[in-house]
Amino acid sequence: MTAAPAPRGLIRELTRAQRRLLLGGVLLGMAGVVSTLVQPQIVSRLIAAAGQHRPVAGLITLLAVLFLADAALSSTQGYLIGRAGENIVRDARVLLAGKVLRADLAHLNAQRQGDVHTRLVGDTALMKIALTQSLAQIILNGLVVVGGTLMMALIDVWLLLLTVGCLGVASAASVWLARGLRKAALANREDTGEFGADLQRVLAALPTVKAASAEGREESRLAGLADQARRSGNRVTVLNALLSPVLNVGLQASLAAVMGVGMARVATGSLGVADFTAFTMYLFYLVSPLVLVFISIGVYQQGRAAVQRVDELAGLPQEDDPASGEGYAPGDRSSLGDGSGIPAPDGGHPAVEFRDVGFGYGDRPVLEGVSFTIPRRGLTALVGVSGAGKTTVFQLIERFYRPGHGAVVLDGKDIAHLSPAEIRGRVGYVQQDSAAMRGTLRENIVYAAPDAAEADIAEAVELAGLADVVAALPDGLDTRLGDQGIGLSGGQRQRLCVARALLQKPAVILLDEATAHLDSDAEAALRDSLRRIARRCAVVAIAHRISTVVEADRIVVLDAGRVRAVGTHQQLLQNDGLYRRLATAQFADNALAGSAAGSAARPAAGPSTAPSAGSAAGLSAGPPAGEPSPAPSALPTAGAAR
Ligand SMILES: Nc1ncnc2c1ncn2[C@@H]1O[C@H](COP(=O)(O)OP(=O)(O)OP(=O)(O)O)[C@@H](O)[C@H]1O
Repeated sequence: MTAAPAPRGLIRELTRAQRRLLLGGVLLGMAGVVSTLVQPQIVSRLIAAAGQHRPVAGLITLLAVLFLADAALSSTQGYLIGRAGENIVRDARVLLAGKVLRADLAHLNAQRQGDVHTRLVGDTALMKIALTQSLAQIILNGLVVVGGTLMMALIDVWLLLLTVGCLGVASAASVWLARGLRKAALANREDTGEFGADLQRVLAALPTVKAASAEGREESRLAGLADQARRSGNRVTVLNALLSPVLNVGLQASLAAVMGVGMARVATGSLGVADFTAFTMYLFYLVSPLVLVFISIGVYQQGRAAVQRVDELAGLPQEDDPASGEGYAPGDRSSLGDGSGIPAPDGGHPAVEFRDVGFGYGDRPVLEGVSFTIPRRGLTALVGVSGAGKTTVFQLIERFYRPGHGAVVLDGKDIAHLSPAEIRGRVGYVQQDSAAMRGTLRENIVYAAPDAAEADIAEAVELAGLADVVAALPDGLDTRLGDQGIGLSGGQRQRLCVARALLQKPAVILLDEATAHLDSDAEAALRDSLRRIARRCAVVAIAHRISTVVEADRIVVLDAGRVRAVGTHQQLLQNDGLYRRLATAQFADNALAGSAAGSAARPAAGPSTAPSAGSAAGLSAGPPAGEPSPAPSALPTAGAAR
């Protein structure tokens, strides 16, 4: 992941929010530690009292109370720490989801979606274990170890030195293993992310995979990645499996040494039986906490690998929100209803203006010196060969990306100084791939205007030519759609997206090949609607259908990232060779489509299927495809058109 590092305080911030639960848990745990450490002392006194025939009932009761207190403290502490852990995961997921949703697209697009998913879901869960359970185990069991060692030092320093000597070597080996474990765990998290990313890629393109009979190839590829994750997982398992036995060997060696030396000293009388019993009890009490400390260090190291990945995701650069105060006043929006909400009458600022815009994805230039204007009303068509930069122009208007130089101006305001919400509130965008989501039709339509009135929804549905589709569905607008709008045809999905954009009542509507999947009748109906809408706001359409382009009030011809010409259909037919070629090729396509439709016994295409008589005449009268462009001086230039 190439994201900038997260603010270092992220993890501290997440844990600080849970400080009460964490502190409560640790304090209860510490009380439990005290109760554990006192027990051998009570046992030692019990042995001494029994040896001297003194009453022992009080000591036995105290011991029983301590055992019970120990259990109660330990479970309450576990509950508090566990709750803090769940809260941390929730906070981390909410924070990361927000960061991903507001991420700068240029940076987010560089990430693999599946890996982002793994970080958000899997790594946050692992992070919880590191930040709460294992950290608490390390602290509390560490306290038992430290406290127990002190008590042992008070009983017999020489026996303690013997114990520490045996354990020292094992502890050093365990620390070394724990370090290796962290590296292995990080590699395993990355490999798991890789697998998730690839799985997501395949699932998103499953129909393509099936159509290409590529299931076997994809399965092998996924198996390779799963295998890679298994190998790094195995390294984690090996290191984990070594951690406890290494320590156990040290513990067993120290127990044997303490038993041997201690018993010999008891025999010579230099160590009392009660002290020896207490020392041995402490040593037994230390076994489990010491092992747990090292296991928790191992788990913590694995969790730190997840924390690192969460941290990186949190560092994803965000879309900046200049909040410069140059924004629009609330309610300063156009209205589809009666047009009264449109900010200024014709003759004010253009709806959109590109001023000498240059842009590239990474180092690759895509647009250069692009200047044109889009009036506040009317239909503007953006045409050009595939890859000319048409969609990029739309994405710059939405400020999904920022221009390298020049300015994109929306209603007289440079969008560099507007917030994303201000820009996108005024611009409705129907994407090329007609994004619909799981949910009902209604939820999809009101997505950008959740408070829309029923009458407005009905109007948008009608204008988008979706009314017949909705009427034919048994549940109407409440019909449920699957992922990516499964349940609707491509054309119906496109109309749904148009309805969604219309309902937003934008000042500018961007349609990226919004009629590509529509049949002739549906396209004619939508063009009719667009004509009506274009009387009230700016409609900008990237269109490959000549019928849409012919009707445009003005056409901007893009060629290899530059504005080549601006004009009406007739002007461009006469003056621009590229446009003429595009129009002629399109006319030929339409003729082919028309004959195919005819042979399929469909009703004859209405007036909307073919260009108007005048246009057709204009097109057919044009020179053949491939003719060189006329001299640029003959064209109304982009600048002149402004
Ligand atoms: N996210 C991206 N990252 C890198 N390059 C991109 C990206 N999007 C588009 N491009 C490149 O930018 C150029 C312009 O793409 P764009 O989608 O704007 O063209 P277009 O005119 O809309 O094409 P089409 O008519 O085929 O949709 C293309 O060469 C494309 O490969």
